[in-house]
Amino acid sequence: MTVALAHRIDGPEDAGAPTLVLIGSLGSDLTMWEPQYTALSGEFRVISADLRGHGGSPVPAGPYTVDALAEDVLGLIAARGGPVHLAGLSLGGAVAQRVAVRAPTRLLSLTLLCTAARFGDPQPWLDRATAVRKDGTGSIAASVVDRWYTPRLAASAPELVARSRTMVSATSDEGYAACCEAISAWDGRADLPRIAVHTLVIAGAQDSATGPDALRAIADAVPGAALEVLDPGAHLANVEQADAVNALITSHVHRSGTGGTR
Ligand SMILES: O=C(O)CC1=CCC(=O)O1
Repeated sequence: MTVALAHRIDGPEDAGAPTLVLIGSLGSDLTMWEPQYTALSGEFRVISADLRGHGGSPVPAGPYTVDALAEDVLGLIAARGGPVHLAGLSLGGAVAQRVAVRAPTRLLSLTLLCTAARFGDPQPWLDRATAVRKDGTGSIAASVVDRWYTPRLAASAPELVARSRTMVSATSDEGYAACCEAISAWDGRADLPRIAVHTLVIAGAQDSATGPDALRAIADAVPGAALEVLDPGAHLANVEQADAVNALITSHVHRSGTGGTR
């Protein structure tokens, strides 16, 4: 069953402003997009959303599927009326791929950040789901956040690291575990050539979770997609490389204009 996603809306209310929807990573809440909704809301109507099981969104019992998460996002988009520009990072990027395959006419452009068409072998994700149901998200927060920023940024920004660990720890145990199960079963590789939306793919050069090779594989398979590799950049490249990501999304939205499907 579709759930109504918690979200915040920033930026101009006039109908002429492009709408940009942002969906994020496993263990995050919508504040991971603060560098984007702060800077981009001058020009765009920015809608940042919590995936189900995350932040302020409902937490139905798991397991979830990427398809179900995509249904939730389609519900959010439908409530907005017209088609939107969609950007997703990591698990959010998998959900965004699924939205693009299922409902291309709902999108004007697609930006995929630090994500994958398949997140490796299923078993480690099932093991993580078991661990989180047993010991809670707090037990894995430090190791998860170790992948979010390069060591150099983490060393220079201890308050960012602390805030990020709190974000992961605050994520519902069931929501997190059920999303791990969605990731374990996710394989969007065969669908990539069917994505008919203008697509930009962004990788972090030092991302140990979804490295440049995973993003290159997406860019190679999606017709006409462009790839940008940001250095330095780990898993949350939208934070570490906020200015570059904002500039890339802005020009991608401008280039995609109002006719995103081919
Ligand atoms: O938590 C991780 O290991 C990295 C990650 C993979 C999918 C996601 O959303 O985060």
